[in-house]
Amino acid sequence: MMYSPILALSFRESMKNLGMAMSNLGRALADVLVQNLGYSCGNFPKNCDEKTCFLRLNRYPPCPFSRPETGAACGLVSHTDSDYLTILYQDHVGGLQVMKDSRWVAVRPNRNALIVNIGDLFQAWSNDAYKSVEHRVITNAKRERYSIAYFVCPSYDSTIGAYAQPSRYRSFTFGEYRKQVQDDVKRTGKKFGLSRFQV
Ligand SMILES: O=C(O)CCC(=O)C(=O)O
Ligand SMILES: [Fe+2]
Repeated sequence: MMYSPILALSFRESMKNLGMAMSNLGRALADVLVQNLGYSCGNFPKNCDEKTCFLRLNRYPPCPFSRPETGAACGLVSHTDSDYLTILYQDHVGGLQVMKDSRWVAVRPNRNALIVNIGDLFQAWSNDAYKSVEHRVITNAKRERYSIAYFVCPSYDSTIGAYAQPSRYRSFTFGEYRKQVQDDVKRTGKKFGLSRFQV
């Protein structure tokens, strides 16, 4: 496709608006989840804003070797998100699966719905009251797939403490967490996530 400055400008504007809408939604959802634990909204960590949260646009090309029954081939391997919350939009193709009761369950595509996943930081903050969901994406044999994910994250120097004591996790910064995850993946090919920070 030829580069068009007009298109690029409207894309930038759309992404900016989407980011802002997602940011407001993320805050509202976090408030509901915090209140559900019997706490007032002000208790949710503050350092999450438009400078620290981000959008990711995912494209999954078709893969003729795709076998959803067996989990082959993964467009995105099984993982949990290293954030507080993820707000996700998937297109009509499908392929997102979440782990429920030790089984992979397909998330039916719905163009009018957003999917909200708890991430590792909310699990730590809530002392395991909320669980970070394991998920993966299976590619489609014939069709390409798109998704948009908005990650609610704090700044790297933010301390992730539990809302109530005693905490099941030692206190750590988001930067420390990211680094540990990256080091583990580089060394072993696996993410150990919160298990590294359990007390
Ligand atoms: O593409 C999807 O549906 C999921 C994306 C995802 O899990 C991620 O970007 O972390
Ligand atoms: Fe994810």
